[in-house]
Amino acid sequence: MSTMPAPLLSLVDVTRTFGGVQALSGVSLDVAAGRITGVIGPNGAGKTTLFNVITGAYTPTAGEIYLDGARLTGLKPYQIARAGIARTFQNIRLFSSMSVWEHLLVAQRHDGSVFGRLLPAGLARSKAGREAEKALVFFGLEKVRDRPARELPYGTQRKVEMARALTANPRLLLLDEPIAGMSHEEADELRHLLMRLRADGLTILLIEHDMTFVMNLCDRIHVLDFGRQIAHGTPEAVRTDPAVLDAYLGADT
Ligand SMILES: Nc1ncnc2c1ncn2[C@@H]1O[C@H](COP(=O)(O)OP(=O)(O)OP(=O)(O)O)[C@@H](O)[C@H]1O
Repeated sequence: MSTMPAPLLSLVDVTRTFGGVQALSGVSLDVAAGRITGVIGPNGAGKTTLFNVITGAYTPTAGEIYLDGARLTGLKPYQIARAGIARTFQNIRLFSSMSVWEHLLVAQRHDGSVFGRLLPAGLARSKAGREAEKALVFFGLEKVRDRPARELPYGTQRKVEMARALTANPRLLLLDEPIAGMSHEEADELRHLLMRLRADGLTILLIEHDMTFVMNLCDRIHVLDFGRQIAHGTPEAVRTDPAVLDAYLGADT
């Protein structure tokens, strides 16, 4: 893939400090539309902070973030979600007593839009039901549909989180360590599901520690170290980049 499509998401010179710590330091990157982009880096490199500034959980100390040319910087998390960015978390966030099916229904915007309010309740519900059904089938969760999500194996819980994020019909899906806790088989199955989502046009930005997974899936990879971007490019280019090899030497990842 030599030419990349126009960016859906752009970060321009984004910095985020916490007291004296530069969690992100002048990071500029583009996330191409319809592609899978990976973010890697040793522990504490700033990966989660990157997601947190994109979703509005943290405001950048400096710099700008754009989604399809529209400025996101300074918007509230719910506004950014509404603009079309959905995410999953490194630590699974599911509700203890809710079933898989309920998780998929509640994630959807019962939004304050005039049209939403004007729709008859049954119609609104059936649209949410259809989205939930699609996500359920796509992730192969039909059999556990009515089980409390927290009782399911870790790998399945991760799928529930991704299915939930997708019911919001995002333009950009952010995945924070999507295969953490998954078996090799589950990870490989997920890799294929993410490739199908890409083929369907979804744009994905993911953080992942598993190098084989990242290298086999991502179209482009950005490498952070101590809050700075030290390399970016194709998996092949990044794999052999001396700065990347240096950053990982002695790191525990
Ligand atoms: N809310 C916060 N308050 C203070 N410091 C923070 C906060 N969030 C992140 N940091 C600091 O910013 C730096 C980057 O952290 P971040 O969690 O983004 O790294 P990471 O690459 O996601 O690490 P890991 O792979 O371990 O999850 C770290 O030094 C961290 O301690």
